[in-house]
Amino acid sequence: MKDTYRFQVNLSGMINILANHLYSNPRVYLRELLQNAVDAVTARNELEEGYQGQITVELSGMGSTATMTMEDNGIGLNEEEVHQFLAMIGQSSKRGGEDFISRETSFIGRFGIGLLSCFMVSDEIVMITQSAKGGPALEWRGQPDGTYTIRKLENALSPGTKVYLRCKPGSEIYFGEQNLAKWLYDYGALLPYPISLHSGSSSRKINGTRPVWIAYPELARDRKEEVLHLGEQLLGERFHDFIPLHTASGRTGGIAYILPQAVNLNAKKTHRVYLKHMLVSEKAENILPDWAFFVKCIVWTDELQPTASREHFYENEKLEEVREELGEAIRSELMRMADYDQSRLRQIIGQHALSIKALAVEDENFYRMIYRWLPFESTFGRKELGELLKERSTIFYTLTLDEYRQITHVAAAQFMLVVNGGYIYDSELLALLPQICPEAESKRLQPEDISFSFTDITADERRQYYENTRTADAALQRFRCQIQLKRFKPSELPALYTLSKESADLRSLEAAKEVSTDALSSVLNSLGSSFQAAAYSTLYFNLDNPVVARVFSGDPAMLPAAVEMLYVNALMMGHYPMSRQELAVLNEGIIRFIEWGYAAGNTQDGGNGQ
Ligand SMILES: Nc1ncnc2c1ncn2[C@@H]1O[C@H](COP(=O)(O)OP(=O)(O)OP(=O)(O)O)[C@@H](O)[C@H]1O
Repeated sequence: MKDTYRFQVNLSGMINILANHLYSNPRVYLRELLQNAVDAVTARNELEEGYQGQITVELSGMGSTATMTMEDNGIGLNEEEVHQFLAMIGQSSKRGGEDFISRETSFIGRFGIGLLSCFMVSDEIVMITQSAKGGPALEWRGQPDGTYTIRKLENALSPGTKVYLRCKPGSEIYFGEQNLAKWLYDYGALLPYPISLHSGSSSRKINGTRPVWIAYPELARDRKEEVLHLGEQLLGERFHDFIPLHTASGRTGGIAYILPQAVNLNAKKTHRVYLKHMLVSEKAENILPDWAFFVKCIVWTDELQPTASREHFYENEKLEEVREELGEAIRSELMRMADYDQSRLRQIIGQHALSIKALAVEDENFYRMIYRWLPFESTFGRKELGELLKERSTIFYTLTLDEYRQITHVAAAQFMLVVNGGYIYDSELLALLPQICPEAESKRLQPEDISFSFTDITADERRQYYENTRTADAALQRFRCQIQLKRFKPSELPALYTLSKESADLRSLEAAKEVSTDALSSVLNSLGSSFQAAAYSTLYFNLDNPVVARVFSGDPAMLPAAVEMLYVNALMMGHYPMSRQELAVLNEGIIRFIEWGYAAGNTQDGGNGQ
């Protein structure tokens, strides 16, 4: 014989789980109560069309004696419903069928656990309710130990429900008048029913009339001040510009406020999302595409599915669709600006170039529309791409910031336009440029390419400097660097160090070897030997530079040391990390030149004294 038993729920354990693992903050009890009140009015509306809902919150007493009540004139509950919905955890009147996650209703609640959140701030939940379908008024008292009582009241009341909560020790802040006013506004600012808060002799309306543009976001364009004001109220920040958002179905809408200052790519996105007009999430991250980090949005929707904590949405196809459509609304507004409102677009790009570039990399059509205004750092200064293309139809760009630094002086002195492609998205965008603008060409420039513009020395000069050039070459042999004597601008630059791709790889290998273990070193060694043959760097000496001219025509005994010093100097100018050997050259060289300087000074002093 088998015995069948029923699961028992340990309610206080369950409350513990909700408080610690589901809800982010005890103040959500207010959201759950408000949401139940709204749902109750919605249900009543289904019985009596056009019914005017109303929600009243009252606060009495202070600190640990505070009691708050929330009253609605919604559908109420009869005795059977109280047993079924209030007392059965996980049972909700707001859904039906098995597949309750995807089933749509006009209600916000669906899980049948929200009311339990009140136990986070109160040791008892008292509910007085009168069903609109008739029957006696009831008083229900629920305790966190899982027991409850029901009492029939003698007189019938007008339909609706009033919930009483008495502050439990330690929860005083959740019953403070200012806090209640603020949180009720946070959660309920966009609700279609009036909410009021009464405390002692003070009474205040929490939400005003709902703006028409909530239903028709396009109308927001003609009510700029009102929209900016709401943004300030809800997001706590004064904005100057915004883009209305809506999806084709009209079931999700919103306002994307343009952030007044540039933001970090990884900054937390804090969009506010309202589900059926109630605040669900203050930090929804996945409601907009990743590139849209230059806006902060309020979004209202009735088509997304909240999780049980109601603080996030299910990452499902619908959410993906909504995210794409909202992104499209922003994108098409920017494209519209490119045609009709260029100064506004320029201002946005000026402040949020990174975000706009992120979108341009993803979307060629968008890039085509707005490329003219994208700013880049170049040897002609920080300029918009359109301006740069007026100067030169071929844009040379470097792949990294280091490469740019290495050649920027020389390129600038030769009036060569080189764009720094080292910042995020820039080289990708420049590589794509010919695709979106056929008149333009773009070419990746490597430091060694720049030497093509240098002037050769004459045959006479070659003969004249032959011996010294060989000595200098020999001095740099151990660094696998060969030298070339040229003339180039700027003449203040004595030497330019350039690396072929192979020697760049070898340099990084050697740097890695200096800090690696023995085992790794042997792997790196064998790798290194395959590069060695091709890996030669070049140090171009500038004969237009007076110091270089002097070094090459001066005392051959001092030449190797001077060449080595110019070599390490060129490395530093090019922001190359230096090996231990090169640092040693620098240190020894400084000491040696100081000694020589003093020795030369002494000789002069001696000469003067005689
Ligand atoms: N103010 C109210 N008026 C009428 N019925 C109510 C009210 N508050 C709660 N109820 C009833 O109690 C049930 C349980 O409420 P609870 O808040 O725990 O869950 P829910 O709103 O159904 O779902 P969720 O957990 O998603 O909030 C509701 O389904 C509803 O039937």
